[in-house]
Amino acid sequence: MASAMKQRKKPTRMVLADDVSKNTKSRQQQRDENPFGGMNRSDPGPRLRALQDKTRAAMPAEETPKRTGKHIVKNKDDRPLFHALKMQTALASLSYSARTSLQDKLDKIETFEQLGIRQDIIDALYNQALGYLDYIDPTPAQKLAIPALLSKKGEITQNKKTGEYQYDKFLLAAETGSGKTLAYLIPIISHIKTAEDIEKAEAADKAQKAAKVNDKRHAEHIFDVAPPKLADGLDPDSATGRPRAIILLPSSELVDQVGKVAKLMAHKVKYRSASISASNSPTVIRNRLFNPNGIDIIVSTPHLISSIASKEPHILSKVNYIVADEADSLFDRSFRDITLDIIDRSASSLKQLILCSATIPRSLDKFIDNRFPMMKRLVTPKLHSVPRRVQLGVVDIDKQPYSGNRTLACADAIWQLGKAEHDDTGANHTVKHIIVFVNEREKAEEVQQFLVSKGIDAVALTRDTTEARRGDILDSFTSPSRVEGELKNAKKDFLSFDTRPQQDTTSYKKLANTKVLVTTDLGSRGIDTLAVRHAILYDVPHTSIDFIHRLGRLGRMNRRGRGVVLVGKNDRKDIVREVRDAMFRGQALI
Ligand SMILES: Nc1ncnc2c1ncn2[C@@H]1O[C@H](COP(=O)(O)OP(=O)(O)OP(=O)(O)O)[C@@H](O)[C@H]1O
Repeated sequence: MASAMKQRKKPTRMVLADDVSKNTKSRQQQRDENPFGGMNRSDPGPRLRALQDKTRAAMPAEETPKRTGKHIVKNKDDRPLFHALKMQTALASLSYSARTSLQDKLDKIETFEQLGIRQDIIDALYNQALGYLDYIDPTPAQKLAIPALLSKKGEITQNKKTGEYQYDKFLLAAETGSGKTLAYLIPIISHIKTAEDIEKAEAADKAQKAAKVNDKRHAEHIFDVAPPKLADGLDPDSATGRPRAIILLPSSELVDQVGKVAKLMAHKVKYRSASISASNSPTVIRNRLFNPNGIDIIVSTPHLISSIASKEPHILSKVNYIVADEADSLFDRSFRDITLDIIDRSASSLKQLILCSATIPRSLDKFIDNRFPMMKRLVTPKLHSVPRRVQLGVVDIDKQPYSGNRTLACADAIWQLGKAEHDDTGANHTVKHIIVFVNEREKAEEVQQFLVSKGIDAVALTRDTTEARRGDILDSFTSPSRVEGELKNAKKDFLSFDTRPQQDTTSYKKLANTKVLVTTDLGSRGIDTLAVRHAILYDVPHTSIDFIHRLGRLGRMNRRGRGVVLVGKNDRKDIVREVRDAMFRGQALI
């Protein structure tokens, strides 16, 4: 016992190596060679410095995380909340204190009548555009944008020094599904109608004066010479082929969607609107644009407008308003030059340029600062957040029974969603619409075919799908008439994401009452997927921007929605966790 205690108390001795004194390398050299040598140092040392320089040189200028713009406030509250997300494509950050004070102001507005809109337009809103709803109040995007766009009459002026035309410029940035289309359309219609009223009064006045002159001439028997005909036979005041407003969108599907809203409003307010895109035949395009009764609003893509304008430049001669909807797409590399060309060519008559977007990536932020420094930013408090009533579930594809088979996990999630009971047992069984988002277009077809083999009614929508087919496919996921019943019964929202173990799916041959759309980014931008309550993120999106747009197809206008993201061992689970945290707290993904 005594010897054991002794042994325990025996101090351990450190023995130095025999050659300890022989090390001739300096401390600095030893550090540089050590793999952990770069830690806790203010100077990275030559080896790491060279590596940093190399990385910086390889980074494109646009990605350099340099912050620009007056609106970016760098106080304590505005530090990025999410570290993993920050490492992805960053979104321009916005002050939280500014968001709160703006929210307070917007809360004081309750009705469309308070926004200074003409009564005939309010009637069209209640009876046509939103006629399917029992109770309508303006959204934050509308409360913010409508008075701002209405108050600016927009006088065309020219800078004496540079010769540049000056017009009012706005950026309307608001969360997905927040009614941005009506937020810019209502003021444009209002301006057009007001200008029409003024022109009518002026024309009546002119006609009255002309009649007086005629009467006088008649009385004095003066021979009246007919006015000379214009070379092209067109009256310079004619509205044929000379729209007052052009709404630009990046795809034919979005052109159709916005064109329908513009048409709905026109039933009541009486103005001429048309949508033209590559999905229309040349004859249809010509008939719509060159309607002898004139055209007030044209909705189209930049490529089509630009190609028509190259042959018929006068189509841009009377444009007072240009909207670039989905501005982050219209000012990315593939569209930027062509969009700017249309704006520049319309500048001599332009009164307002309105950029509209659900996200402001840094590249757009920087571009606006450089190209349109005087642009007024109308930014809603909830910008960059996922709609409040959308929940995000996570499925680990590495667990049993999937064993890393992502497509199998996807099919199983769809079966579970499709078979889930309605919350409201009294509701009629309505078809469930589910969107599956993949990162690569090649994958869309492959996933769709697998789903079909598992008894799921699935279609794929990518850039390879023909224009005509795209319209048909999207119709059942967007058409308000098909979901009218659901909208009327907003409280009888049937969504139930039943996480209890389901019956063995293999015993079902076909999954009834469920329609699935497998798509890429193409289906995530701007498409008003009113009929969709579930979205599956087959791949973890590359950026927070993609998260916002994809989950933004759900929860439109405060409706409930459920997203499911599939994660595997090679996916960034930290990013998914941060997105979920942000959604839970109702915060922006910045
Ligand atoms: N004030 C309102 N009250 C209720 N519903 C509205 C209101 N304004 C618009 N809506 C409806 O909300 C839906 C979404 O509108 P819209 O497509 O304009 O959203 P968005 O903000 O452009 O979305 P995204 O950013 O995804 O393109 C549409 O079906 C529209 O009819």
